[in-house]
Order: sequence, then C-alpha cells, then structure tokens
Amino acid sequence: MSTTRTRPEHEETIIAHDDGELARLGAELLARALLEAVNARGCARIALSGGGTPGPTYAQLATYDLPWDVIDWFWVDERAVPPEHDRSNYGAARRALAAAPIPEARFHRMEAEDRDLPAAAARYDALLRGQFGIASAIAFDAMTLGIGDDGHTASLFPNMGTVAIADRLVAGIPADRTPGEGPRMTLTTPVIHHARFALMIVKGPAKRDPLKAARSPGSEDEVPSRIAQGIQGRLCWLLDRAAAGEG
Ligand SMILES: O=C1O[C@H](COP(=O)(O)O)[C@@H](O)[C@H](O)[C@H]1O
Repeated sequence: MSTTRTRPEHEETIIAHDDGELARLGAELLARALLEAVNARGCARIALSGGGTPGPTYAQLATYDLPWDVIDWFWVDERAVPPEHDRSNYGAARRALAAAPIPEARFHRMEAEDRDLPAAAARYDALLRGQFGIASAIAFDAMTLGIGDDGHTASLFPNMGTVAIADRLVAGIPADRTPGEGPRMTLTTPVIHHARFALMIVKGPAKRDPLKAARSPGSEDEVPSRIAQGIQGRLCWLLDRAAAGEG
C-alpha cells in the first residue's frame, strides 16, 4: 500500500460538553459512516481501538437501528491477553456492544495472546486481505483511534520505529517495543492512513498535551499519534473540554 502524505480531504474538531455528549456524538458519527458505506457498497467494515476512552461511544452505537448483519467488526490493536481478560480491547468492545444484535461471525478479533505473535499477526493480515480483496482496497469505512498519555496510538509506541512499518497490514509488536505494556498486535500506519473515516476520541486533562503534540508538526516516531495527520479520508477529532484545554 502506498503511504502518500496528503492532508485529509476533510478534517473537523468537535468539543463535547460532557461525557454523555461525547458518547452520543461519537456514536452518531460512526453510525453515519457505517450507513454511508452500506448504502454505497452494501456492507461496512469498522476497526475499533481500545483503552478506557471509547467504551461509552460503543455502547451508544449499540442502541442504533443499523443493518447489523452486513457490518464487520475488526480491531485496530490488541494486547496479549485472552478475550475474556479485562485488558482485552476485543472483550471491552464486545461488552460495550452487547445490546446490538451483531452476528457472531461478523466479529474478527486479533489473537494477540498467541505465543507465536508474528504468525498470529500474519493470520490477521491474511484475514484482512481476504475480506477486502486486494491490498490497495483496504480502506476501513470507519475506524476509532485514541491517544495514550505517552502519545501512542493503536499499539505504535514512541521512539520504537514501529510507525514506519509499511510492508504489512498488521504487525506483532514485541514487548521490547511497547514500554511496560507487553506484546501487542496492531494495524500498521498505511492501513490507518487509508481509513475512509477516522474518529479520534480524546478525553481528560492528561490528554491535553499529548493532543497538542499529535496535532503539531514533527517526528511521527517521537509522537506516533501524529500519523492521524496523514489520514486520507475524513478525520474527526472528538474531544472533551478538558482535553481541548477548555476545562
Ligand atoms: O493502549 C491503548 O491506548 C490507546 C489510548 O487509549 P485511551 O483509553 O487512553 O484513550 C488506545 O487507542 C489503544 O487502542 C489501546 O490499545
């Protein structure tokens, strides 16, 4: 996949007044992107980030009346834990989405707990290629992203060289490249760049400086969340007032 660095064709910032509004707006934006895809192509594919921020947005999304049987769910990144573990990005999203009648076969989890992480990442890479057809067409209709306190996004951590991985759709990230976090699996920068719609959800006062760094020019290796600046589709920064510096 090419990683042409252009500005997003459309970028907006929305500042929510409270947690409830943040979740409602996030769900509305995701639902709209999924419906647009279904109307245009008959199906939709979404990739979900984890962490503590997006759960309420997923729970709101689950209350929508969407064509659930034609929407496929993938993950942006995952920790090396089984699905029932409380740190599992997959598990957290499944719990948040529990109210939606999504067929089991539509969930595609990253098996990052596999002791052979490179093999598990290669399987997810092959799954994506199979689902999307050809590599150049791998453009998620919707993707959620977040920013860690250290500036990471997905499982691409600062100063580890992993933002530059471009020969794969999916990478296993060994523990020595995820400071203190253990092994991870992640979509790579080119896949993130090709999202048709990316929702970057950023919440809380601890994210104020990381957010500023993510939106400023500079090294992507130092601040991996800067890769959001290279997203080709629509990019929405959905912030709460504290992250936006208003609280
Ligand atoms: O480790 C992770 O953290 C980021 C940020 O999560 P947040 O809860 O601090 O917003 C997340 O986007 C990523 O998926 C997750 O694995």
